Amino acid sequence: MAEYSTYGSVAVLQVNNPPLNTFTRHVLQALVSGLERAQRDPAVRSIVIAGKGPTFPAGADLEELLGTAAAPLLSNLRMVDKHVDTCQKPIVCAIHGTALGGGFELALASHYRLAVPSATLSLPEVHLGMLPGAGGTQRLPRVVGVKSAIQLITSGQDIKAQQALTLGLVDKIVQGDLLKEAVSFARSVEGRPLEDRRISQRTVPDADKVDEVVEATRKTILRKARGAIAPLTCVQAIQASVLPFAAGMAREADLMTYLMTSWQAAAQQYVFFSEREVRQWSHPRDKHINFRTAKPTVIKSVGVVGAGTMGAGITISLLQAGLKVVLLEVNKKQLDKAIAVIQKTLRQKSASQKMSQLTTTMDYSQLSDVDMVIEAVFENLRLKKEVFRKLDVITKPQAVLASNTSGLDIDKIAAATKRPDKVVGTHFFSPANVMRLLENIYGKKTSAETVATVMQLATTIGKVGVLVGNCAGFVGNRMLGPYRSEALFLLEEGVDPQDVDRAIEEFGFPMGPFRMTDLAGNDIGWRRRIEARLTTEHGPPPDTPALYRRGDRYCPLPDMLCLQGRLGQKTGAGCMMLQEAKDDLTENIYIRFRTDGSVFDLRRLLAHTKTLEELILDLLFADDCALLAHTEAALMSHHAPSMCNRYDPGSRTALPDPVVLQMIQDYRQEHGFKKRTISSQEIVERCLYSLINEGFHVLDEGIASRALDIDVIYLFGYGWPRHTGGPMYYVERVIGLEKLLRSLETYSARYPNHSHLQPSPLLRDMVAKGGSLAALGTTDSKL
Ligand SMILES: CCCCCCC[C@H](O)CC(=O)SCCNC(=O)CCNC(=O)[C@H](O)C(C)(C)COP(=O)([O-])OP(=O)([O-])OC[C@H]1O[C@@H](n2cnc3c(N)ncnc32)[C@H](O)[C@@H]1OP(=O)([O-])[O-]
Repeated sequence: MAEYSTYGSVAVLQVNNPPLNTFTRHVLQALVSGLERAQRDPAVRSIVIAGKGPTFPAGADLEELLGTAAAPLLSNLRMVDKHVDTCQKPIVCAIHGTALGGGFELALASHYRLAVPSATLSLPEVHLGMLPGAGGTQRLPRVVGVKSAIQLITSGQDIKAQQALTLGLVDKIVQGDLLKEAVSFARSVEGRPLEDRRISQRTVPDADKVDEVVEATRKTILRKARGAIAPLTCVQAIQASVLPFAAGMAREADLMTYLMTSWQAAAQQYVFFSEREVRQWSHPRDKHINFRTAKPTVIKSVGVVGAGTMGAGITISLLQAGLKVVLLEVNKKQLDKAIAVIQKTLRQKSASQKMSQLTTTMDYSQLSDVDMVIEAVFENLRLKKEVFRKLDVITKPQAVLASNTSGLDIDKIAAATKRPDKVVGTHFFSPANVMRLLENIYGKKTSAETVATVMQLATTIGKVGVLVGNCAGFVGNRMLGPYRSEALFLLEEGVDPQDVDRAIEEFGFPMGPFRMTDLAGNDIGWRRRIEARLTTEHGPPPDTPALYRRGDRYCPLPDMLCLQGRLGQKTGAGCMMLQEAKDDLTENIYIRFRTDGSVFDLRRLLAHTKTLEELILDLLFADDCALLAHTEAALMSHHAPSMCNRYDPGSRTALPDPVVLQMIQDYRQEHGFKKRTISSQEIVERCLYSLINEGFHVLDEGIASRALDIDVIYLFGYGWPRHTGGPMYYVERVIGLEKLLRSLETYSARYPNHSHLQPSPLLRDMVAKGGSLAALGTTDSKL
């Protein structure tokens, strides 16, 4: 647990609790015993604390901290802290790997800190809804000042060894053998006075400015926290660091107790474990096929078909993970742009050597030898089937063929091949090299081995892979459908787009539904609706009632926006208007290519491009192109679509556009909707409860096997606020299933033709029988 040895006058305590050397109560007890022994032994004049194996302690053991062993764990943690801080012999911490949370706090309580260059330190408790409660909020500001401490603790960010040295958090970077160096360092400081080495005895360098600093950062923290209580509570604790140390520690303990007993901490800890638990997948339809029984194929090389935004992002992810990639694109210009983007991104990440792993081609035969192909062409079933037909002929028979689709039928794509068992969906989220979620979709014939292969791929490339079944929109986009519909119905009844967005953003989402579609592109959903024959490129299908499709209520407002060319941020036109937007920006959008300075009118370009989607993707992707407002635009105003939201080039700040508000008002009048005042609570409930209700359908149909799979999809792919634990956790633990059912009953009685408000049979059943979502399909849950 903590191995004791001596090297002459130096006692070495090595924490040995593999794999992360986390602090359990027994480890801490062993540390206390070791420290007492070293203090008692007159031959020992200094002490080194280190981690055995791959890392310095990564903090308190969460299973103990969050379980029944919390009290003895905390009491032992305090005992270690006291022993270290008051020890009359110098204590040197030798840091390698990751010194996190309580591990880093132990190091801060010690007198000296040495680290290897690759070491990382951090106080990540805020991500678990807690604060660094073993003196972290009191000692860190005494070294780096209140301002930096607020930044480091409220972000929980990693501090690399070199940065730690600059900040004064470590005393020396050790290049050679850490333990050997630490022993000789300890020997060199024996007998020196320790008072100025005790961080607890120092004063905070910017103590006189604490209120000023807190005031200045509060607004930013509030904005970033989006309803999470931990960041602001961390600030309160840091504020107390200007008090005498004992008083500050007492304040830290009180605030830690407050956080630890909050529902948000429980939610964030659930997220931590769920992120890891999704790796322990099992097939929703056959539990015998799971992460233990199914063996993945080894993937060393991947072909990516399509070098648009998604294809380039996927390629970057694969290269960063050290895989060989063959990127295929039939359009030379597009391919060149992709190469430039990939090069630039990898260079920014100082990973230019990874470019040598990339082959680019316009020739399908180059894919003959890859282990797997990820197709990332336009979201068009016909096109995807054509690509798969080709891939089936060209690639080796054992190669896995994956489609990056956001909702098309995997079985139909698989049917275009003679190897449906090797066909699977891999739904990446944009930007694919940044977003952590990978929604993996199995088809009727996808083999266990293929499923295991894409789940393994997710881990290899640092994504959170979630296995789901095949249905329109899969899990994420399918659940988003009712949410968007309800947001639109709210517009009909009287709220404006910005009211809906504000209510959802106050709940904790980074973006409300309208700003989100503006960002993603209003035309994406429009194309999908056209393909599903819910609308056409010219307006509603003939002989169709304006507000109904196939018996369901339908709001045509987004189609109307698209018909008027209001496609979202990428065209500078969306659902809200920018503060900085000049009047003439409303008229036209111009594109200037940085390479030769040539300027094009976007709408003229559109006229010469096969599809709008192609052009948009092309432009979005273009490294050498900038959208800009042009005063001459006014000259061509007769071409210009009026915009729903307007976005200044380079800015994302949106303001309501009077043109759109007028359009909505006219629409209400035309269809006899009476405007009424709608509360934020109703907005949030109707949008989110309809989304969650769809989640129950998804579980009922076996599209997702566990509620936590849905939560992880929403947390990592859709910006669901982390401190609420995800949609299914939130509704079960915070709202209550019964309350959800009653609310849905009320709303569905009021809106009988909004089918997504009809409570799902599974929800009814669970409320009737007192069932629990956590128990559904979950066998290994740690919570
Ligand atoms: C008055 C009150 C006073 C309170 C005092 C509080 C003191 C202190 O401030 C509290 C803390 O230290 S809070 C703690 C602060 N520390 C943190 O928050 C550290 C959180 N951990 C991490 O950031 C990452 O896990 C690492 C970077 C450590 C490793 O990353 P990686 O190499 O990619 O590996 P991986 O896949 O991530 O994990 C592998 C396995 O380890 C498991 N596990 C992990 N940490 C655990 C823990 N602490 N414990 C137990 N288990 C932990 C993880 O679940 C997984 O299990 P599975 O069964 O295999 O699925």
